Amino acid sequence: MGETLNIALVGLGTVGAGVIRLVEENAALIARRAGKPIRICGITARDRAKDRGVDLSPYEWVDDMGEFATRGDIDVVVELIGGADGPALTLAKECLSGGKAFVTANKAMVAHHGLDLAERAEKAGLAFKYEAAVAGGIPVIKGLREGAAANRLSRVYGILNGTCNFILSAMERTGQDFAEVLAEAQARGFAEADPSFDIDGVDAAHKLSILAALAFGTELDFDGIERSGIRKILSADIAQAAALGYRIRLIGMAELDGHNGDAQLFQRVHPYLVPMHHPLAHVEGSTNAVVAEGNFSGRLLFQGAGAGDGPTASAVVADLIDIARGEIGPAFSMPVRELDKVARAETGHRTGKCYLRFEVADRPGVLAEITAAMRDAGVSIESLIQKGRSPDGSVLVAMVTHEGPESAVAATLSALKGSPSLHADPLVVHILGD
Ligand SMILES: NC(=O)C1=CN([C@@H]2O[C@H](COP(=O)(O)OP(=O)(O)OC[C@H]3O[C@@H](n4cnc5c(N)ncnc54)[C@H](O)[C@@H]3O)[C@@H](O)[C@H]2O)C=CC1
Ligand SMILES: N[C@@H](CC=O)C(=O)O
Ligand code: NA
Repeated sequence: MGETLNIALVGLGTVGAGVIRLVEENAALIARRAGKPIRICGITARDRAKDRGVDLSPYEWVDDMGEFATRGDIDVVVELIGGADGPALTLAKECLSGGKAFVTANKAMVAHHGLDLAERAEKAGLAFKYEAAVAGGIPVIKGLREGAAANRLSRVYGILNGTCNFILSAMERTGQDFAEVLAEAQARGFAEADPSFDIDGVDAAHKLSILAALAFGTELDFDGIERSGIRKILSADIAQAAALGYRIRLIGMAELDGHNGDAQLFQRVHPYLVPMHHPLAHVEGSTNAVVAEGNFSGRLLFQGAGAGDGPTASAVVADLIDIARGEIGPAFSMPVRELDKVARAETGHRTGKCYLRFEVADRPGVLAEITAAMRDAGVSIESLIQKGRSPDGSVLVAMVTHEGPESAVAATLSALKGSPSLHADPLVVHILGD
């Protein structure tokens, strides 16, 4: 590495254009903090002619991104195209074998191939960094890998998807259903290229798998995540939750139960009812927040902008500054060979409170049928609201259960399955404990 940190930018969309603006606008400050200027030596994207609101004329355009992996004048390749596999992964592998440090915002790729890429980087003595991949501008990767490194962390959870949080907050404010507010989230540049990744909880699951690996020193296990998104949440659920003292948020939750040989990893991305007194209930719009519980640090809360050009660019350039300073470090909390491989927790043994919502026929005896199924399974009701209708005119019955085994709620639902009184599958939303 010479007098400047020479970078190549691959992908010039929301984040790529943000990185160019940031590197240009804060050039002097970055050079002082990094110990050398950051110089953009090459750029590429799909469409050269597209207007991105930034002047690309000072930068050399190449048509073949693979060229950056071998060019002698490049120190770091920054990948901002996305996608777990395909060109992003090919580029990452080529760069790490071609002697280039690699920076990415691509959580899908890190969740699926992060260990392989980290191992390649370790063998080559190169940096592989991905601060922008989780919770955008919030320095949570650094916070867990470095700031909380001395702790045994037992739980990490939070609001990890800006698009869903934006949608849920807008539904809360306006009473609109989710499809109506999705377009606005897309227009603001938060949503993934395929927005079902956001809405169905896939993006949050990518991020959760990365956080869990960092927090617990375990191997990534994306496939072990129990996942559901926000498609089934009606604005009536949000209103009923509010009447019961809660807000609905899409939460990624990971816990490591037990230690050493018998440890089990629990990972879930679901909508949760969050009690109003909990800080996550007040996280609005595209803001993200991550809570980590350490045995010496206590509860840590990281909060800030989780998506968008400026915040995400801020995280990308922070990684570049680290590299300019010579910080290579392991990509996870320790070298890949040291990470624990742990069993998946069996969710049947978990306990908690939950919100249940049924769309039912408007006729006598329906409520009795539901409560009888709950009684038989041993689920007891803390509160119940029968108010509001679904878009097709069914009556909505919502209830909050007392603390109890999740398996009892599952037994209730299977007893009711196929009942002609129910017009749709019931909605189950877990309630976030303290
Ligand atoms: N937009 C956001 O708020 C955040 C995005 N990210 C991640 O950052 C990455 C980029 O996201 P955005 O900038 O939002 O995407 P975008 O869709 O706005 O931009 C993608 C860019 O990559 C280029 N590209 C795609 N495929 C290509 C290919 N095969 N060859 C050459 N260029 C190609 C496109 O031309 C475009 O310039 C993704 O991995 C995304 O998940 C991470 C955090 C926040
Ligand atoms: N689509 C993502 C972008 C940032 O990671 C989100 O909405 O959070
Ligand atoms: Na981050």
